[in-house]
Amino acid sequence: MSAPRIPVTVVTGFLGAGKTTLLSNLIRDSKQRRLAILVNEFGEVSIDGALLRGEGGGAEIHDLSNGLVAYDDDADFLPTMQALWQRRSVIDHVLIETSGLALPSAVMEQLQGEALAPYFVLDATLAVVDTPLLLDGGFGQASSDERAVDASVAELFELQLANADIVVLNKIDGLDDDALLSAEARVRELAPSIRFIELAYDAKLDTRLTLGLHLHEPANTAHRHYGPMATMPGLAMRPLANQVLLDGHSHSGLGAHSHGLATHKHFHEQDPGWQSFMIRSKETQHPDTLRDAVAALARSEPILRVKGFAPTEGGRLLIQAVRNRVEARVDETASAKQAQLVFIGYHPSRPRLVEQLRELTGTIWH
Ligand SMILES: Nc1nc2c(ncn2[C@@H]2O[C@H](COP(=O)(O)OP(=O)(O)OP(=O)(O)O)[C@@H](O)[C@H]2O)c(=O)[nH]1
Repeated sequence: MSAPRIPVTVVTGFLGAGKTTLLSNLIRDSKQRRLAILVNEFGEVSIDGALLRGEGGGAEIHDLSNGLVAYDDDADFLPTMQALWQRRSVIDHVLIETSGLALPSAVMEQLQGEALAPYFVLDATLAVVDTPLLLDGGFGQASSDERAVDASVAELFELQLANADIVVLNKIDGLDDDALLSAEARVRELAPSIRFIELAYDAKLDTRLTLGLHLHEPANTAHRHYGPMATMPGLAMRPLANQVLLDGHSHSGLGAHSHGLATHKHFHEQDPGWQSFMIRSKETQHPDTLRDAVAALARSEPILRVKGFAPTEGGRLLIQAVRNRVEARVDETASAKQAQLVFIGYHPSRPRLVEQLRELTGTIWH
């Protein structure tokens, strides 16, 4: 008998939605599963890979740079997957984090293609949502103005949701029940065909509702129970109109949709306004000063995401910004040789950012 295929979960979601944070928590919470995680970033340097490696634990992390996982010209994806298959005796589950500017459809299609289908099986595709941003109209609905960036973000967001089996509402700490219900309603409106909505309290996924769902398996696994639905976060709050989608069974064919070539294009290839670059400094940075500088840049420039590290007194400073919400955290157990910040934005000007960083921090950046 041939070896069983390895299940693969694809994790998608817009820039800064919390994909890496959810995966970090998953690594910590599922020690009994041997996980391999492929991280695909838009920029040339993997900040996320470094963060996930910092979790330690049993998971192995593979970086796929340049945000082009699973495209025809991608030299890394197939060999990485083939190498994982060679080591199948030590891997239970593969997770692929796609870049925040990618559509998951290319990876899903490759998994169903000749080279990988005999060895891997798509388990489910998760779309992670920044819930406060969804509720604030940050994805281009009614209250947004007409700027191109809003339209571009809204289009990508909707395409990511349309390809997902499960939508994970993240960053829900601080939201009340009414807000959560509004978010669920908004997601159902945008993506009527999704199967589950999961609430990630404290950026944690319930592994019983996330891994091993078999949503894309063929007919012989037609009727599979995968966990008491009473435990599904969010369900108790509101019975959903179409209970069949949420009754705890997976029915053959439901998820076996094929993903057409039309959905294959990388979003940032269709829309070259999206750019990512790294800005560096050799100087030690003060946490508050750098945090305020990044916040000021996010307000004045078309920047949607900043992440990276900097050397600081007594450790390594981690900077994470999603729009103008900026976090600066010092890790006293780590160090950094130089500051490296990845900026992702819509038609951003690198020279202007470098100049402003110099002014605002009083240090040299290049
Ligand atoms: N308050 C709050 N913040 C969160 C939560 N999850 C993630 N964050 C923060 O959101 C920021 C972005 O999180 P990431 O996990 O790096 O997001 P990502 O989707 O991997 O980002 P990209 O890979 O750049 O697209 C970080 O500052 C996180 O600390 C959450 O549940 N609550």
